[in-house]
Formats: sequence, C-alpha cells, structure tokens
Amino acid sequence: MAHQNGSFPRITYQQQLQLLQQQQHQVLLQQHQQLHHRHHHHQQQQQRQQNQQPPQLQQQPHVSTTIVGNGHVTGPQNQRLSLTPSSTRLCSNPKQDHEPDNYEDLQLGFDPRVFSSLEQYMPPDMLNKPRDVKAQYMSSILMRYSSEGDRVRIQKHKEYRQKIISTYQPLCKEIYTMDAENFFVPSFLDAIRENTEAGFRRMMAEPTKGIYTFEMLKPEFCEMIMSEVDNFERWVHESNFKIMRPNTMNKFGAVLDDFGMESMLDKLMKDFIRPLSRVFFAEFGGCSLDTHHGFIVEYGIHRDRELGFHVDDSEVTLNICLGKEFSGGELFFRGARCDVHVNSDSQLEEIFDYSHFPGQAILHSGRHRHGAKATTSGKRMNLILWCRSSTFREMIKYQREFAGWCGECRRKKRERERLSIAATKQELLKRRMAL
Ligand SMILES: O=C(O)CCC(=O)C(=O)O
Ligand SMILES: [Fe+2]
Repeated sequence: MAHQNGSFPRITYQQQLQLLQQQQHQVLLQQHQQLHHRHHHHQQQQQRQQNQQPPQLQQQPHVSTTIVGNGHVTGPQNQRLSLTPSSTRLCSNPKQDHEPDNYEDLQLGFDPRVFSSLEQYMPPDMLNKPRDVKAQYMSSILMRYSSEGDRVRIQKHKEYRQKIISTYQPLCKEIYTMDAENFFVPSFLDAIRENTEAGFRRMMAEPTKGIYTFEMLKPEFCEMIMSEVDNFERWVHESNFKIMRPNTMNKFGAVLDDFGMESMLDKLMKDFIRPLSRVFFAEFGGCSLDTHHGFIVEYGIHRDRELGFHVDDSEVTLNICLGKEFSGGELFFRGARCDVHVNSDSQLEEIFDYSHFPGQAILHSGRHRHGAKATTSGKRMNLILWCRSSTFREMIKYQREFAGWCGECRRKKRERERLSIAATKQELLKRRMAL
C-alpha cells in the first residue's frame, strides 16, 4: 500500500472550517463564545499496519488543486486560533423575524448562505445597515475562525469542481437527481416510508453489534452509476485532467461530489440514511448528520487491490456494492474504538467478516475499525457515503473520557468494577478474620 507512516489527527482544522460553510450558526455562536477556552486537540501517532495491526484514520485529502496521490496531509492542523480583541460581536438572541439580504452575487470568501443565516445574530443597530457594511461586519467575525490558507484552499476546491462540471458531459443524466422509485428496491423504500424501528429491523440484518446490512439498490441503478464512473474515468484519461482521489488510502476511484452528484447524495443522506442513523447510531451523532463525502472505490487487478485496517473520517458510513463480477474483497471488522483506544486489541466477539454482494448495503459507525481484503479476480466497485455531523464533532471535544460505544472503554470499566468488587470482598474477609 502506498500509504506512508504519519500522524492522522481525527478532527482537522479543515473540518472546523466546514462548520462555517454548513450554516451551523448555533455551533458558530457557541464557538464564538467558547473560543477563549478552546482545547488543543490530541494528535495521535498511528502506524502503518495491515489486517490486525493498528488502524489508520482514513481521510479525505485536504482540498488542493494538485493531485493527491499518496494522501499526504498538508496544512495547519488544530492550531490555536488567535483572537484579536474586537468590538464586533454576535448576539445570542437572534432577531427571528429579520429578513436577511441575499449575498449570492458577492465574492466574500465564505459561503453566501452563511451570511444570510448569520445576519439575524448581528447587534440590532447593524441590522438595517447597507448590505456591504453588514457583509464586512460578518466577514470580520468569520475571519477569526479560519486562516487565509484554508480560505484559499476552499476557494480552489470550488474552482476545481466548477472546472470539472463545466467540461465533463454526463452519460446518464437521470442519476444526478434523486429518483427513489428507480434507485431503491421496494423493501428499502417501504421501510423508509414507514419510518419505525420495527420496520427498519424487518428489512435489515444486524449480523454483529452495530453493523447493519440490507438490500438497497436496484440492479439498473447500479449499472448506470458504474457506467457513469467508467465514462468519467475515460474523460479524465482523455482530457488528462488531474483529479483528486477519494481519500488518503486509495489510488483509484472517484469523488462523486466533484462531478455533479453532491445534491443527489445530500438527499440520499438526509432522506434515506438519517432516518436509520437516528435510530441505530444516535450515540455517534446519527441524529444530526449534516455533511457527506460521497465516492466510488474500485478494486481489481489493475486497480486498488485491498484496503488496510482503518477508521473512517465519518460518524456513519454507508457502503454499497455496485458490482461487477469479482471474488474476494471481504470487509473485516474489529470493533468500534474511541480516539484513545483506536490501537487496542480486539476481543473475539468483535471479529466479523462480511462478503459484498451487488445492490447490498452495509451501514456502520466510522469508528468501527475495518479494512477490505484483496479483490482476487474481476473488478469490484462500491459506492461509499461518509456521513458527518458537525455538531457531534463539536460536542465530543467537551465530553468526558468514557465512551459507551468503545469496546475498550467498556472492557476497562468492567475490569475496574471486577477489581473493586474483589478488593471489597478482601476487605470484608480481613475484618471478619480480625473479629
Ligand atoms: O472496499 C470497501 O468496501 C471498503 C472501503 C472503505 O472502507 C473506505 O473507503 O473507507
Ligand atoms: Fe472505510
């Protein structure tokens, strides 16, 4: 595998920046008030490994205009932000009936929607000022949350996407907008419509704790999406366009969001995955998934062969096999872990292997350690949707140590309880002997 030893901080500065872009103004306000108390985040040193060895954090490459071949992570990580004293402030009581201006036509360095949604939090005397005065006021606040470098990177990524979308000619236009009846099998669709835990459980299996599998995509849709990806790859090859690969551990595959599928995948996450994740992944932020990274991985003789042991840069991961014909490529899972215990051994009951089957989806927490065995013949394509929650990421920074979903935290707690019971017994015995 091309991946080098390296350090993989779980929450990157880049992701903090995403917060601003997602109109998470509550989070933004909270950050604004708490920035003085921001903790430094631990960076974890994780080693290169294979199957049973410590997992890597599989990340989306940092936004860059150049090809990210080996997933080298660049840029400032978890820096402490410098807050210059300033009189610009946001108010915690928004003026709810305020009609915000539209900022779409301005080049402001931040998503124009952030300005519209932030407006109501400005001090009352600012609300009726001209649009450019308000924009400047909000910009000066927003600038405190991101560095110049990050803003440039985000802008460059936007241009990169625009360049692809303006030149690439899609093959199957119908898959770029959500068309549930034609994408999903009836059992999946019915369960989502019913929207009850019992209904979900009827169409899903939970072969091991925290992993769900179910029939999801129609074969025709799988075919179309695979043809589209082949077509895209052909265009990349013919036009010699340098594309970014899906993450730090793949040399092949494509980011669906980069060539026009972002809004369709956003709908997929919000309308079809979030109903499931709010029931089954609530403790991982499954109720508040708000952004995604959607991509295709390709395995085979002339593609990536296998994928090392890792955790995803997601709260919840949806992984659907599209085809085609292949052997091997099984996923191996080794238990969910918090950041502190990501390298700890797995227990026997945490060992679970899964064979992909076209059309079938597997849903798991991003922190559930896993990898993919070698695809030994044929070609395998999977659609992967990393679903993230910005509020969850913000919240866990202030959480206490124990994570109920981490196998090692639970094991350690049981061990402490066992020792304490043994010590109490010992003490009682001693007292009885002394009588
Ligand atoms: O190859 C697979 O099916 C798994 C891929 C994966 O785990 C990932 O891309 O994060
Ligand atoms: Fe993964």
